[in-house]
This record gives sequence, structure tokens and C-alpha cells, in this order.
Amino acid sequence: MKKINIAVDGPAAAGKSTIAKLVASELGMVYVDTGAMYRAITLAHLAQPEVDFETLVQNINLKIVNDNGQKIYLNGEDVSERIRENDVTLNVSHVASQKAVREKLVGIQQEMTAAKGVVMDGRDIGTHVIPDAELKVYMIASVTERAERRLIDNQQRGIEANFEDLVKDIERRDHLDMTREISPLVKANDAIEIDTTGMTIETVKDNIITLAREIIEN
Ligand SMILES: Nc1ncnc2c1ncn2[C@@H]1O[C@H](COP(=O)(O)OP(=O)(O)OP(=O)(O)O)[C@@H](O)[C@H]1O
Ligand SMILES: Nc1ccn([C@@H]2O[C@H](COP(=O)(O)O)[C@@H](O)[C@H]2O)c(=O)n1
Repeated sequence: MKKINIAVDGPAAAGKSTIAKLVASELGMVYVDTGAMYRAITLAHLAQPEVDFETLVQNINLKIVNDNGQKIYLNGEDVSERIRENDVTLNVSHVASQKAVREKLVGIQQEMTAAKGVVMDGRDIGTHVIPDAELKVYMIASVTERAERRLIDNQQRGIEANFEDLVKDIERRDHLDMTREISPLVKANDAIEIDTTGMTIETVKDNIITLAREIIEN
């Protein structure tokens, strides 16, 4: 069977991680959530705001473990849940705009995808990390639907949230991610756009599996 990489990009809370995880599991591929990596560096920055980004990333120990999903360890500590909290979410787009941070993480991500067989989600996967990915998906949904989904998500994780603040955060983060100088969020020319507004998780997953199987089997 042909081994492929799948890039899933799109704005905040569009459903990228949920769908990427399910697709990877069904196709026996490895799932990688790159947003978690930027969040982990943000956590390290919040602990040492006086350290410049170049020094910070040189001295960081980031470990990604695929264990029915993804776990992320920062300097030996499992921070998979901690990185979802509001202080990290508020600061992550600023940290992700730094050249030293992007160079470090894109390098790690390209190593992870070199042997193929990866479903990777993020903002610059199809445009910069794996521009030769066999399948690229650009996933979008209306801001209100994304905020409603994230509200439920946060409530389930025990993170304080309200709908209006979530709309503002999603719009603010999308704006920063789409207008930054290095690798802004943009749809790759050869990506297939899927608007998941009003679609179930199952339907979105099945659509991508169909697209992937066509490539794998031909
Ligand atoms: N098609 C869908 N229908 C309904 N809910 C969905 C759908 N896709 C995802 N969700 C839910 O929306 C929430 C946000 O999804 P997810 O975390 O996968 O988005 P994301 O694009 O990876 O977000 P971020 O980039 O901010 O990490 C999750 O709780 C997920 O279960
Ligand atoms: N490839 C990526 C992935 C993420 N980012 C930045 O991280 C933030 C958090 O990502 P989530 O997917 O966990 O929401 C995101 O808002 C981006 O600022 C990135 O730059 N590139």
C-alpha cells in the first residue's frame, strides 16, 4: 500500500485535531498535533519571559508521544492538559510568530514526516512543513459554530469559558495567524477546502478517508 502524508490546516477550532486523529486511526497512520508544540513552547516562555526565544528553544526538551492520540512532555513533564489553559491560548500566537520558534518546530515536524505515514494538523503544514504532502485539507467553519464547539470542549476539560470571549479569542488568533510575517495561515493552492459548518464529525472524517483512499489505492 502506498505511504502518504496528509496535511490538515485551518483556523482555530475548525475541527482539525479531532478529524486528523480519527483519520490517522482509521488509516493506521501517525497523528501529529503541531499546535500542541507551539503551546508547549509558550508554556516555557511564560515560565521564563525574560529569556530570549533563541535561547529558550535551544535549551528546551520537547517530547511527543503517540499513545492513542498525542501526549506532549516539556522538560520531562506531561503538559498535554496544561497547554490548553487560557494563559497559554492567549499568548501562543505571539510565540508562534517568532522566527527561532518556527525554525525549531518546523525542523522537528519535517523529521517526523520524512518517512511518510503521518496525518499532521496545524497552520502551515501544507504550505511549509510538508509542501509535497499527497493530500492537503484546508478545514474551515463559521466563527459561531467554532466558538460553540470550543465552549463544550472547554467545559468538558474544566476550563472556564464563555461564548463571547471564545468568539473574540478565535477571531483575534485567526487574525494574528493569518497576518504574521513568517508562514502565515493561508490555504495551500493544492489544498481541498472543507467547510465543516453543520457537518458531523463522522461525515467530515468519511470525506477525508475517501479522498485519502483514492490516493493510496491509485
Ligand atoms: N464537524 C464537527 N461537528 C461538531 N463538532 C466538532 C466537529 N469537528 C470538531 N468538533 C468539536 O469541536 C471542538 C474543537 O475541535 P478541534 O479541537 O478538533 O479543533 P482544532 O481545529 O484542532 O482547534 P485548534 O486549532 O484550536 O486546536 C472539539 O470539541 C470537537 O469535538
Ligand atoms: N502549525 C502551526 C500550529 C499552530 N500554530 C500556532 O499555535 C496556536 C495554537 O494552535 P492550536 O491548533 O492548538 O489552536 C495557533 O493559534 C498558532 O498561533 C502555528 O503557528 N503553526
